[in-house]
Amino acid sequence: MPIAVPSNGASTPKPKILIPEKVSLDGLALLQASFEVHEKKGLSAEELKAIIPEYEALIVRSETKVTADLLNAAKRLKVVARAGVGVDNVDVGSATKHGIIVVNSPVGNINAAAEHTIALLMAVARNIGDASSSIKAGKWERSRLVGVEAKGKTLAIVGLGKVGLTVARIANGLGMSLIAYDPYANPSLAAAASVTLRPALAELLKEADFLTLHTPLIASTKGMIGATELATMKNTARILNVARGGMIDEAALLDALNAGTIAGAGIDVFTSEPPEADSTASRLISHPKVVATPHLGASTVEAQENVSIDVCQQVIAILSGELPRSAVNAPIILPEEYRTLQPFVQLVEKMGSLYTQHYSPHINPSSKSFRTTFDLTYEGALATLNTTKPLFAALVKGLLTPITSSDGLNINIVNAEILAKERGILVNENRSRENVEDKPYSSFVTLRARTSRSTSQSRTPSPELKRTISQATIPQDQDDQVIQGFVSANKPYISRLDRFKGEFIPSGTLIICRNFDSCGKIGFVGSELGKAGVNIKFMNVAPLHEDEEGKEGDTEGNEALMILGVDRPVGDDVVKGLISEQGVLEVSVVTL
Ligand SMILES: NC(=O)C1=CN([C@@H]2O[C@H](COP(=O)(O)OP(=O)(O)OC[C@H]3O[C@@H](n4cnc5c(N)ncnc54)[C@H](O)[C@@H]3O)[C@@H](O)[C@H]2O)C=CC1
Ligand SMILES: O=C(O)C(=O)COP(=O)(O)O
Repeated sequence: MPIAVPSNGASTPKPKILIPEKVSLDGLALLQASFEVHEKKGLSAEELKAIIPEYEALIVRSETKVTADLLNAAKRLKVVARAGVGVDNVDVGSATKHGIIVVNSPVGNINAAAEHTIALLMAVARNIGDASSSIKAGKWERSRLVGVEAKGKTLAIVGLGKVGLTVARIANGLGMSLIAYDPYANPSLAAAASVTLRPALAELLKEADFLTLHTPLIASTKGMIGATELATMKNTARILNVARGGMIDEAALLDALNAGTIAGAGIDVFTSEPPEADSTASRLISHPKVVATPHLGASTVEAQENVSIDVCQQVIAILSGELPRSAVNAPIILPEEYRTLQPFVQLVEKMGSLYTQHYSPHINPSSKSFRTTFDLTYEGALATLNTTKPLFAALVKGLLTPITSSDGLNINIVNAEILAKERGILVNENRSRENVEDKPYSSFVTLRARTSRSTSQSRTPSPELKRTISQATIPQDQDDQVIQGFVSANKPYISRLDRFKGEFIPSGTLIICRNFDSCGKIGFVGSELGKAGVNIKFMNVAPLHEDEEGKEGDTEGNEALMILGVDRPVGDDVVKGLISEQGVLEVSVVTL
């Protein structure tokens, strides 16, 4: 849910942002006005863990390991921003569970990575590394350092995404013949870049004069080029890796280079960075047939400017309660749609909270004794939006917040689905474009809870929910509870609560009384509250919905709800005093 940036009054501390790596000042300058920005390089994992509880945002590149352990220690963190593409150094699953948004900069350094790949291709083809060391050592070795041309050679690309396609376009200009393996590639983009797709990696490897890797480091790409794969390649083939170290088996590549079954390699990334002395990676780096760079793919002035501005803008958006444009673990929502959804997010959260507080102790949304299915129906203009995920998240937040300790869960669109699943909360979202013509507002939301007992044992009220006191019995199997609401002038209204219709603003402390719709009830409740020193700010009477009037069982005639907004929390003794022979049947106190 939105995160408010505290107003910058003298006494309100600015939210803190931690930057433990070198990130371009172009973006950081945008943060200075509203946030406290701490650049702290060279922190150990322990030092980082010790200070992370203070921070609301963490901006990293590839060096900082954002582990589950670090995220568990973070108390206020709302966003981890990766100033670059790869998020393999961030435990995204753990961030998601904590409701922490992970963002990256998916395009800012693409060109830099592609150009670096081409630089390594040329350097490997023309022995630039070896030749440079040789001449600096005072040698003049023209015949030993004869290279090969790129023109006419086959460049085999694994991973035809943003970097892969950019490499293809540049290599096309060099006169190379292009093939690629990527099971998820867009065939028309491939064709437009003159790339022929191969259905299997094995086929691609056999044909490659140059092999270049451009996939993310994920389970299916880890170790994808090992001894078996290298053995199928031409002796004259050269390998480039500007993606991630773990994708090539470094020991197998070193063996192949030593055996002369692979002609050379250009490597920017390593399994462990920086590589340890005397490791396989360090032997690869010093190999004469290898041109190596220290993870420089994204290290251009232009790329660093781009990614820094990109992620800093997203951090500002998130800490200001808006959605980022490149969230790795949250849905992308168009700004226009987000603006439309905002007041309904508030409404649906209130509906969820009202549900949990008003119907407890009968029903706890995450109770094991009852199985409750929530139908959330959007009517009218809301039904036409592409995504309603913020509304789903708002419902889960509303349902769970009243029964969760305040320092407990940070519930938002990032983790709402996981939390709902963990707690067995089932929500069906429905869209209906019907029935709005006869209603005064363009969008309505209806929450219908269908509860059935999942065990025969009767349930004791959950201790967190004992604020509701009632003469009523636990609802019978299959009873439905209905809460309906709408938004007017950006304010949420509840327009129906179960069998009763009546408009009230779900805000502050509300006393909801169910009583027989007969004379004297208002006076009785008013005088009881007066005796207790409770001031009534507003009062609404919600009669029975027309479908319900005069139903069987209403022995004293119809019932009504009385909703009173009061100026202070109301004790159980006052509530008990209201339930009486005077015809007040049930009372609940909710804080919204
Ligand atoms: N060395 C450096 O400084 C830099 C490295 N990178 C790395 O480059 C890599 C690619 O980046 P982008 O092109 O932006 O990503 P992308 O997401 O646009 O493209 C990745 C492509 O890999 C494909 N792919 C996924 N699994 C595959 C598999 N098992 N086999 C074949 N293809 C597979 C996907 O379908 C996708 O088309 C990332 O690992 C990123 O971290 C990016 C920028 C700078
Ligand atoms: O963007 C990427 O994926 C990169 O690998 C760039 O890493 P860096 O930000 O230079 O540490």
